[in-house]
Amino acid sequence: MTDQARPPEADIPGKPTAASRTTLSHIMTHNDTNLLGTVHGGVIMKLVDDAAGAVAGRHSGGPAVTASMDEMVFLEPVRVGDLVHVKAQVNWTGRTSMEVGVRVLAERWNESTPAQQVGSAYLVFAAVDADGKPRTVPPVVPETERDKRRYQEAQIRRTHRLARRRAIKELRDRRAADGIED
Ligand SMILES: CC(=O)SCCNC(=O)CCNC(=O)[C@H](O)C(C)(C)COP(=O)(O)OP(=O)(O)OC[C@H]1O[C@@H](n2cnc3c(N)ncnc32)[C@H](O)[C@@H]1OP(=O)(O)O
Repeated sequence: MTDQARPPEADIPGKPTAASRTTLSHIMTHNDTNLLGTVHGGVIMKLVDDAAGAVAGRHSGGPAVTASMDEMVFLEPVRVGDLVHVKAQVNWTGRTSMEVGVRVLAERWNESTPAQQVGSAYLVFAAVDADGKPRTVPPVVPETERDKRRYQEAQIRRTHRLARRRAIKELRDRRAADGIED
């Protein structure tokens, strides 16, 4: 996982956030439930990955794979019959990776209330070539103030992901150098 600046040869035209923003909608059925009778978190995570993958593929103009999913939050249970909307957009782009932000909303089948947010997540996708090797992506161009805030917040998460990985690697290297096996 690298954090080098975008090289000049990768200077491909940017794409606005709105160009790839997507909503995936799905009605929950009895096949989606856990032992409590509410919708299984894994079913929601699959929808989140599907919507984020569609956005990443559309933004990067080709295949993209999930590198990580973090801060998956479940705010409220989802029930059978609920109409779930999964809204995804590219928040930030690096050289070959994209952070996709996803919000999950549910319209209750038996209430005429507005759709309620029931979850959210941030995923990092890497655009890949036919050999599965990372390829450069167009920079995302945030347009609205909300998109600009999301871009800045994604940069903070990126910095923390890199710092955490580096700190854990250093700890493991130190322990290995001290001959500690676990
Ligand atoms: C849609 C689907 O269901 S896909 C199926 C599930 N996903 C997969 O099978 C992916 C399996 N993993 C892979 O193929 C590889 O690990 C890859 C392509 C994700 C990364 O390949 P690497 O050889 O590690 O490449 P590299 O270190 O250059 O990383 C590529 C980019 O991904 C980012 N990245 C890699 N791993 C992570 C991670 N764990 N978290 C966040 N970002 C990551 C890097 O920072 C880099 O971004 P940048 O170019 O914008 O700086």
